[in-house]
Amino acid sequence: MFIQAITLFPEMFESITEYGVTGRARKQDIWQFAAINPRQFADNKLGYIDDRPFGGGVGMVMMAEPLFCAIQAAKQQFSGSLKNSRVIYLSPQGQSLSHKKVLELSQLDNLVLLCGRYEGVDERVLQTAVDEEISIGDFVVSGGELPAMMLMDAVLRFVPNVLGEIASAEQDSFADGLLDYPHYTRPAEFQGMAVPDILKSGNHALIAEWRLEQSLRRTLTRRPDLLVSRELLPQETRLLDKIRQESDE
Ligand SMILES: NC(=O)c1ccc(NCc2ccccc2)nc1
Repeated sequence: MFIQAITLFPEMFESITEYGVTGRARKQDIWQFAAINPRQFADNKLGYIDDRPFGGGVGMVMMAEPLFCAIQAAKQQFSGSLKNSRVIYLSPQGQSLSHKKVLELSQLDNLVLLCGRYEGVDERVLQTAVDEEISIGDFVVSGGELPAMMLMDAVLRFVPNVLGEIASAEQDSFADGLLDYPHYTRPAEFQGMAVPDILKSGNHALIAEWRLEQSLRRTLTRRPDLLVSRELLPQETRLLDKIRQESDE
């Protein structure tokens, strides 16, 4: 997968291209990255890429021309099949990013992420050169770069070989629509708190059931909304009934 970010701050992306599992995978050429700075497409000597908003109001707006040229430049770099590509604008006005959308994006050959700053970008860029607007949550941060990196990290976990066979994204909590179970490691006792005995039993069937019960219990108490739209397996229904009976007592 070839990911390009259109951004005024290319160096910010080093946190995902140089570190962690995503950094290692990029260094192994499992995925590729390039940043394009729209400032290089500003047609004035001073490199202006933002201007005051028509209609007045606070702040500045990113101008259409430099961004449009940057997106065109990104498209010329596409590898693989041009069809299998998407230009995405990160903004609070976008469609909320979901696990389903992450999976869909992980199948693409090329991804271009437009990162806005200031009050946003000229609407005509969105109308002519952007395929989708995506939000990573109902809050505003000072630029689209961090949301872009959040999206990249979530997507890259589903690109084959990024995580390697040990830890697979399919086992992530949201992969099966439930919250994750609690995790423990050595020492067996910490500040007087022991590790649940079941986890030291070596009985993998019971451990799996305990973990599923913990995931269901957490999901029921912290995010019951996730259970509304999720199909339950017979074992899950049985465990949920057991959990509900406990809380009714
Ligand atoms: N919730 C998000 O995904 C998100 C995306 C970008 C962003 N800040 C940049 C920006 C601000 C206003 C208009 C357009 C872009 N903040 C939050």
